[in-house]
Formats: sequence, structure tokens, C-alpha cells
Amino acid sequence: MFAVNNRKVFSVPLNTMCYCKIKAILKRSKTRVPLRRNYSSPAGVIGNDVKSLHSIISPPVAKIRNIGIMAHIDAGKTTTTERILYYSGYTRSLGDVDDGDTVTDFMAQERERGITIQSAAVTFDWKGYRVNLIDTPGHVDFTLEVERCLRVLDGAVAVFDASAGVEAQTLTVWKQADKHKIPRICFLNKMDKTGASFNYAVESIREKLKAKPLILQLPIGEARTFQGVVDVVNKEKLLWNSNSGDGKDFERKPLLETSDPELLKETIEARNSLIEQVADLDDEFADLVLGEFSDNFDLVPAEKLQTAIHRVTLARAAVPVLCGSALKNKGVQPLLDAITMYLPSPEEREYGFLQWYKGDLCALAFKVLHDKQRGPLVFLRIYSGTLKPQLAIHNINRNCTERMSRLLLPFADQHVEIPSLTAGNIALTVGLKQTATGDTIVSSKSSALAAARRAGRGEKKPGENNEAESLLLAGVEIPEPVFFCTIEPPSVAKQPDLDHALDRLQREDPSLKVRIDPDSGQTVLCGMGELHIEIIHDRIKREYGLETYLGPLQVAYRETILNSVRATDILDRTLGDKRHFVRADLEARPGEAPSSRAVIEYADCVSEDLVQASREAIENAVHSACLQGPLLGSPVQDVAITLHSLMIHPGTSTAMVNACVSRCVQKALKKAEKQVLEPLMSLEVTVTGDYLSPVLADLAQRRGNIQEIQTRQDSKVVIGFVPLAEMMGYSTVLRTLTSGSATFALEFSTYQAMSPQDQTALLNQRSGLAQVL
Ligand SMILES: Nc1nc2c(ncn2[C@@H]2O[C@H](COP(=O)(O)OP(=O)(O)OP(=O)(O)O)[C@@H](O)[C@H]2O)c(=O)[nH]1
Repeated sequence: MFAVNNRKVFSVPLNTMCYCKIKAILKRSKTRVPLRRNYSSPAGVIGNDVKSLHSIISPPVAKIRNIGIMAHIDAGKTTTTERILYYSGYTRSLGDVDDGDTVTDFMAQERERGITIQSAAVTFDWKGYRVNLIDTPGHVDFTLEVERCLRVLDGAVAVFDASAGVEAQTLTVWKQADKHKIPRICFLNKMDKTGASFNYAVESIREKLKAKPLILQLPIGEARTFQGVVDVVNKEKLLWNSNSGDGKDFERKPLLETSDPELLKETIEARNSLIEQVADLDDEFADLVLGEFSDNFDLVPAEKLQTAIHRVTLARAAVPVLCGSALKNKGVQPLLDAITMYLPSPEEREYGFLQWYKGDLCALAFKVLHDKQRGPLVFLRIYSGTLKPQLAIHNINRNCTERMSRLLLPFADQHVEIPSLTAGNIALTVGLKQTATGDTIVSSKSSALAAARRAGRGEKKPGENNEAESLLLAGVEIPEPVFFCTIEPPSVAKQPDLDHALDRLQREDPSLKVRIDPDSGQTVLCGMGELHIEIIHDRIKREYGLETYLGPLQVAYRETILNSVRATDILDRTLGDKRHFVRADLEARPGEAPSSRAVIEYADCVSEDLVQASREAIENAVHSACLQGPLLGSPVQDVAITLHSLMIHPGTSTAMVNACVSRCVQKALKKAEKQVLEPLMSLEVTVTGDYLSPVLADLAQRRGNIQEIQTRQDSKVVIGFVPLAEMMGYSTVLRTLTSGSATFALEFSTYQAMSPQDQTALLNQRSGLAQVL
């Protein structure tokens, strides 16, 4: 997925962009105020305002908030994060994303001393609460990583540009958060911007996200006149003095009939409808309101309303909406209050799998970074049990046991070495060399097996290797890469260095796939988008000092078949004094439901015993035969294979069974009527009216299918579908067509059948005929 603001995107490795920005913020403060790090702190006092080591290490779980910030590109996620870190005391000066201290500059410096470890999660305290702000990558080329990060959040803040409302990427991340059942609050940022409209943004949340907005604040002024917000729950106005610089100081005053009659009236109306809305969604609150306060909603105590809003948010029945301007330092402190007040603590979230562990350790590795001095640093979210340094842990995904050497807590401006960390917390571990992003960590193999037994998954399902597999926390579907290209080291001697770099990068980013081309032996990078591959290329150069060469970027096509065909194959081979004989008869047909893996069935006449003995060989054979289709050598999808008969002479090796079945499947696929499938992307282009025509004309040439053109404030939003193959280098073309004023978001939608003409053109091009014709 590309979501491009041309100003920035190509200069920054996007999958590291968000956390790099956090790092940038930290760095800025570091250059002005040298900070002392403490990696082996026995200290009882850390920082000025922290009372005891105990309160740092073990905050009561009810006071922990593990949250993420999600947004469409440019909505102001970084600026808001920066303000949050500043007001909470994490950083000591305020920077500006536009003031020239760019992320790229910063990264170059950062690289000289290795990766700063706060980058994936920062921990700070706000009014007695422990907040772990977990970085969610902003770019949907990194869908998988976004999902993995969402998995460890208990709540999220969705940041919107108040002049644009819900944008394409907001919708995507919102759906992902829905999937992971994450309670959210909305922050309508950029209230100071020309065109900002509180009502428009709220309506777009209602309409596009199908969410129920709970209006907890009203803006005082809009665009140029924006001065502050009204706290609807408490009937107070919060005003930031425009001369106060960093926005730390603001006035909180009750709304009075004498001084603010209009605003008070508006607020009371908003509060009453908020009370009605919450009462509709929460029975306990409804009972209270209808019982004690039915005559006068105005008397409903703020605390009761807040508690009910918390419950409603937790149940995901509605979303609290706040507003402000991060850039102008307005509205961020109340946002922090809302995070602690309305988003859930870890113990309020329901994690069904916890019952299987009965208090044993269960954690998810959600980020791996490589630090030059300390080696791999793994961020873990602890769901149950306790983590201790020097502890041997079992990694379910890799089925290995390894030992962590140190346990750190990235607290405020220091890293505190700690003796243990309990459930609900985010830990930073040193010494885990095999653990990769997305792995599930438990205390031992026997603990995993005991949990598997409790989960009642003792019986083995086809394709499942062991019981422990069912306990993997990640449970995230790995999206199929849509782009690939070959990558070559500068010399053959450097191939091991390249392999090493790719190995590390894959541990950090599981959506990156690396394979060896069976024909040429070349290394092939498979990624989620043009940008993803560019970023990997750039990181190999910058972080590993290797100048690599990329082959042309290719779209990952798929193939399928359109009719049923039957094929027979015999393998009869004598090796030494042993005869191996297999005869397979099978049918390949279009699958009933879309599926990237072939569905395998066995005819009744195939002996059950035979299938039991050779199931693994048969299934591996079918899946590997489907990896390379007969048209383009692309994976074959949406097919079903029925094995009608299988004869195996006694003594025949399973490798021979595999070879015969695989050949037979390939034979059948070759005989069938074949179809190329191409990745189809959903596209959203936001453009001002005067550039609409050239954008539409260009999309028509790209085989684009426009579904809708919406009006969003002063802009037009073109929504449609377009084949990925037509979108190479689109950002440059769009920039030229619109003088850099348009933005676009592109996201994988599905694989669609190519038209016969397009398919012929593609096949001719691949076989070199295009040049001849
Ligand atoms: N007027 C106005 N501009 C803002 C506000 N917050 C951020 N911006 C500007 O919007 C642009 C994008 O801000 P960022 O904070 O980088 O937004 P982001 O969501 O992190 O962007 P990406 O990381 O690129 O997705 C910058 O030019 C900011 O200065 C705001 O409250 N008001």
C-alpha cells in the first residue's frame, strides 16, 4: 500500500518511520539537554519526580495503559505524539516536524551509535498512570506489522485531520482495530487549520466508520479563531494562552451564566444529549439517570458520567471524541486525561487464551531491533506470568528454548534494568537471538503443551504440526506479497553478508519474504509494495553497508484453472535393488471458494490406511506443484484436487510418492484451461477540483475502474480500483499532473482475472514476443 505525501515519503524508510520520529523527538531533546542513561541501575531514584523503584517497576495493573496512536498519513500523529511525550515529561523540549530537523538527518546520526531502544514503545507516567505508547507503523505497506502491533494494544487513539475527516488509511486501520476489538478514542487534530470543521469530522466518523461518536468536547472557535475547548462533561472551558509558547499552561474555568451564556447553553445541550446517548448504551447508567436524575440531567455527577463513558468505550459501543491542535499546543493534556480515564487497563481486556496458561508466562514479541552494541533487542508484551532476567524461555513459533540476559524497562529518559516484570507490562529484553517479531513466548515447552491440553486442542488437525501451534498469539494472517524483484550483492564474496542482512531484516519485518529462484539461483525479495522493497534496499545499504542491485520490480501474479481435468501419472524406478512404483490418478478443478492453498480431497475408493501413511507426502506434493503454475510460473490458487486412486508398491519411498503426485498435479494443471489473476488495488486519490480531469484521464489509461467521486470540503476524492501492474511510479506521475497537490492511498484489494487481451499481451511480453510483434 502506498499512501503518499510526496513531500516526505521517499526520503524515509516508512516501516521505521513512525518510531524514527519518536526517536527524532528524543534526539532533539538529547542534543539540548544531555541525558544520562542507566542500563544497570540499582538506583532507587530515577528522575526527579519518581518516588520509588517499586512504583516504576510494578505499577498496579489497573493503572497501566498500553495504547497506540493510529492515523491517516499527515493527520498529525507525530506532532501529537511529540506533544504527549513533552507534556508527560518524557522529552524536555518541543520540536516541530517542519523545522528542518528531519527524520533522515536524524537517522544518519542515529546510525552512528546504533538503534535507540525506545523506538518501539515509550513508557511514561501521567497523573499516576503508567502509559506505554506503542508505535504502530503508519504505512499500510506494513499491514502485517500494524496488525501485530494492534495485537499488543489495549486501546488506541485515532488522530484525524479535522479538515479532512475520515480518510482512506483511517478506514483501513479502523477496520484492523475492529478486528482486534480495540477500544478507541478519536482526536480531531488541526482544529486551527483553514477548513477545519468539527461537525464535518464528527459526521464522517458517524457515516464512514459507522461508529457512534460521543462528543466530550466542543471547540472554542475553528480554524484561525480556534482558542481552546469546552469540556462537556464538566461544563468547563479550557483556554490556552497564545503567548504561552509550549502550551503547558492553560486555564480551566467553569462556564458561567454571566460570562458565557451562549457557550453554556450549547454545552448543556451537548451534555444532555451525551447523557442520553450513554444511557442508551449502558443499562447501569440508564438506571441511575432515570432513577435519580430524570428531572434534571444537569445534576448527573461528572464522575458517574465518566465511569459510564469508560464502560461504553470498553464495550466498543461508542467512541469518545476530543479535539485540538497539536501543532498549536492546544488540547493535548485533556487527550492524555482521556486516555487514562476512558481506555482500558490490561486487566479490563478479555484475552481468552489466558485461561490456558493459568498464570504461567505468556508473552508476545511485537518488535525486534538490532542494536550494534547489544545485539537483538526484543520488545515483549506480557499477558500472564512474570518475566525475569537470566530466564530460559520457550519460543512456540520456533520451537526453541533460549535465555534472555537482561530485562529493561524503557522508563522516561532512562532504561532501568529490572529484576522482574509482571503481566500487563511491556518489557525490553536483551539476549534473545532467535525470537522474531510475532513470536509467542512461554516459560517452557511443557508449559506450552499443558496450555495446549487445556485449550482442548489435543487432536491433530490436518496440516497442523503440533498442539502448540494452536497457541500462537500472533494469529495474524500474513498477507501475500504483491511485488518481487531479484537482489544481488556487489560481489559473490558478499553474498553471505547479504544473506545475514536479509535474515535480520526478516526477523524484524515478517512481511518481507526472501526466496531463491529455483531456475537462476538468484535471491528474490518479495514485499508488500514498491516502497517496501525500496526501503529494504535502502536499509541494507545504510545499516549493513552493502550496495546491492535490484532487478526490475515485478508484480506477483497468480494463476488458476477454469475447468475440471483429470490426469494420471506413473513413476516406476529401480534404485539399487529396490523398485519404487507409484500410480496416481487425480482431478484438478476450480475451487468452490477462493483460497490461496489448494483444497485436497480423497475419493472414497482411496484406502484410508494409504492416505494415513502418505498424507504428508501427498499434501506437500500438491502444494509444491501449485507453487509454479504452467503459464507464468506463478502460484496457482482457487483450485481443488481430488485424488481418485493411488497405488503404491510396498517399499516405495515417500519421496517417490511425492514426486509422482506432484508431476501428476502439474500435468493436470497444464491440460486445463488457464487464467492469469492480477492484483487489484483499491485506490483513493484526493485532489483539488481543478486537477480532477487530468487525474481521471490518467486513471482511465491505467485500466482504472472509478467507483465514486466524493466531495470533501474543497477537494474531490476519487475512489476506485486499478490493477497494480499499472501503478508503478504513480506517485511521480500524480505529482507532475497536479503540481504536487494530490495525495493517494493504494491498498491491495483482491486478485482478479485478466481480460483475454491483457492476458495475451502479458504472456507475449513474458515470452519476449512483444518485441517481435
Ligand atoms: N495546522 C496544523 N498542522 C498540523 C497540526 N498537527 C500537525 N500538523 C502538520 O501536519 C503535517 C503532518 O504532521 P505529522 O505530525 O508529521 O503527521 P503524521 O500523521 O505523523 O504524518 P506521517 O507520519 O507522514 O503519517 C506537518 O506539516 C505538521 O506540522 C495541527 O494541529 N495543525
